[in-house]
Amino acid sequence: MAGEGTVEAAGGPAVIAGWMDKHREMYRRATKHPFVLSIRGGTVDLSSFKRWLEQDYVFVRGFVPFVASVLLKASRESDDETDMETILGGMASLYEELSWFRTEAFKWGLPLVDIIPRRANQDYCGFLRSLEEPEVDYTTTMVALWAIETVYQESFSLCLEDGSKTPPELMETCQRWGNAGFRGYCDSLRRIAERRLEMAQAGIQKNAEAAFERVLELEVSFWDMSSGSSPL
Ligand SMILES: Cc1ncc(CO)c(N)n1
Repeated sequence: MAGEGTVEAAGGPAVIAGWMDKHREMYRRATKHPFVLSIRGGTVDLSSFKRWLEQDYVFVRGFVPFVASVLLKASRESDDETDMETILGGMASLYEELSWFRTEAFKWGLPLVDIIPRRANQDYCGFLRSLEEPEVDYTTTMVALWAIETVYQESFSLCLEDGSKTPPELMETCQRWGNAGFRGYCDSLRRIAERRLEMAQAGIQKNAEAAFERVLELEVSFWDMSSGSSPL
């Protein structure tokens, strides 16, 4: 897996690389969803895109308190004080992201008020809230944070590849998550998650793997909801 940032730990193969292999089918469904491929192919239904934009604004508003909870756990539980800066940098970008959503929605004629979260969005935000509980360990929440960001990074960078036919009016959206800086942020999150997993007990590794799988499922449902292939 050249270029994938795979590292061999002293005690055996890297944990995350092992999961990526084990859950590759689900990972593919989350990162190469038909909705994303329709953006890449230039055939995207714009009403689906607008639905995604509105719903994702609501999601990001729910995501901010989750990231804050990861920051709080980092400050209390991390063995490496630089984790805080990485997470804080992510939070700062989210501040800017919320205003980007409002500007982008305005361009599409969407008011972004009183948006009713659809079922898949409610489920996802509920999962995030469950991870905010103090009993959930830092390592598990870091894995979830890394997975959530990485699915978007991989998905939208596909739409920027050579040969993609992404409509010009969607390029800014794709660049938001597909750019090299965001890729670097995801790589940093992966390094933190991997470091924590390698020092974690088996029980924590199990919980973290379950969180990884759950994120992939929720991402697939979120894309399904956006493309209109799921009820409400
Ligand atoms: C559903 C979803 N997953 C991940 C991200 C990345 O921040 C997002 N904005 N929305």
